[in-house]
Amino acid sequence: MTLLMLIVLALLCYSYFSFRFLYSLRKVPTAHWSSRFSSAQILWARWTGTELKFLIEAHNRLGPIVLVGPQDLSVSSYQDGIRKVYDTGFPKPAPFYSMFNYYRARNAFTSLDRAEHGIRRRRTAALYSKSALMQSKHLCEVTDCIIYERLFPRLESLLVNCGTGRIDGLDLSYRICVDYLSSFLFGCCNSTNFLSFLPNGKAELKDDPLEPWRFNYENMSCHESFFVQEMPGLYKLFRALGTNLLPRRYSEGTEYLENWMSAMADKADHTITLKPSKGLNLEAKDDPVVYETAKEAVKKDSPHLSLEAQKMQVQSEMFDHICLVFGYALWYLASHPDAQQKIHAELEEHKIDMTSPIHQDPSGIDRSSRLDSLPYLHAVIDECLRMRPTSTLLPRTTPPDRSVSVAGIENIPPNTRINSYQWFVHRDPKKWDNVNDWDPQRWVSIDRSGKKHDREDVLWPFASGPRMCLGNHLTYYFMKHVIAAICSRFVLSALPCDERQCTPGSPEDELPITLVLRA
Ligand code: HEM
Repeated sequence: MTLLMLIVLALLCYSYFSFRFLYSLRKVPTAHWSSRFSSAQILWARWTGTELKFLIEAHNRLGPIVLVGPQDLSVSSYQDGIRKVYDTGFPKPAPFYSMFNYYRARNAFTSLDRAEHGIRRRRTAALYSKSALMQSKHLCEVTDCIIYERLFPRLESLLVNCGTGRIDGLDLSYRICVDYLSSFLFGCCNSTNFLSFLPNGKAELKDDPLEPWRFNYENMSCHESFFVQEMPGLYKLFRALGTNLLPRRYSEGTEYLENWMSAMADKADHTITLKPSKGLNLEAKDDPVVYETAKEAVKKDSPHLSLEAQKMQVQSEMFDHICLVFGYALWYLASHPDAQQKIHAELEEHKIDMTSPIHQDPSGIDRSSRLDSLPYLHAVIDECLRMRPTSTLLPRTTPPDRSVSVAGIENIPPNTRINSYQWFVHRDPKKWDNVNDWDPQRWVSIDRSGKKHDREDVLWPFASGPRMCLGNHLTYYFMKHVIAAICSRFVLSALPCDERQCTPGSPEDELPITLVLRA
């Protein structure tokens, strides 16, 4: 009898709260007729990788906020939607936060609360600030090493050996980005050296160190990670029953990358022991500054963490973001010879020589800040970020302790999931002219005076608020130097390919490019 009463009471409570929920979200149009009662449609779209397409169509039809599941919203307007959700720091759902990060490797369900996240972010945030990057001798030397000791020799050798100078933009992008970022984090002498591998008589394609890295890296973002992110309850249930919905290649990929990071960290530990204070003169490019800073900070504020956990203070997502964006940047430039010519002319006009390393150019002392002030180069990068931002979900939930209003809807209940895509802001024809044309000139001629808080045509590739990308200034620094260097030495041309054959940002895209030496 007591059990029956408890069941009835539970059902009454459930109906009451469900009703309150449905009632407060009743004004939000539904993306699909079933969305008010079931998440089946959106889960199917997420599983099949068609969510972005489905939501673009739903927003076009229904406006800036749509219900995609009983407790799941999508917003597309910037000022009264995205800014409210992201800038004010709505929390991120637990499985999303931890799936691909190395803060706590191997524990997919651990979430960081806001305070803990803040502590971790602050450990290295100062090193990524614009002023720190601009003044960093370490970064300047790393940049020179990557461009002049690895990239240029690779491209020149490709021209000599292969004649045609044919490259895949995405492959080159992986090589540059992973070498560059691992050098920045652990020092050049401890980094990967994917750029220097060239198949020749002795070294065959199968010896290419990038191949196993990419294979394992891509396995980590396998299709089945959907279960951990979207259906954590089901995933846990299957685990309890002895079945892992994640394939073996996921754990193998994770293990591979953890060992890879760990090996670089071990080498960096050794380098730290050789630093000048210990008697050896270390070149700035070899100094594992970021790793050492993170390590010291962890020692101080989390002495309970194992050394292994301390080593995992490096995120992997950044490789994904920057590699894809940079790959497309090369592709867009190759498709627009006029843009390459304008960059070259801008460099010449400002007398910035990018054909040789900084120590060979006495006037190049402040090269980074001079490069940073070039409007057309900046516009090229803005336009690449507008056209090809990442296409990953950026989910948040409304605060657990209060209702909120977003995109004109009042009283959205606590713990409601809300998501947006950069694509909604960057590719909305109501916000931009010729939205699908790659046109850096739009950033040069845009008039942004006095309208900051009304504009919908903003650039939002790095998200915003307390969880905004830490690497945004590094991305500009990196892209400006590498693009300027490539345009001053080579001319790129795009070979025909169906660039939209894959979902946006898919690593399966092939971006074939040829290059010749600039006359
Ligand atoms: C084109 C390049 C990049 C793009 C488009 C990009 C984009 C993003 C986005 C959208 C987020 C927010 C994710 C979310 O809130 O769910 C993020 C977070 C992050 N990014 Fe990037 N990123 C790029 C490059 C980098 C680089 C080069 C680094 C570092 C070396 C980096 C480090 C991070 C970190 C540490 C976070 C997590 C911040 C936090 O949770 O506090 N990113 N990135």
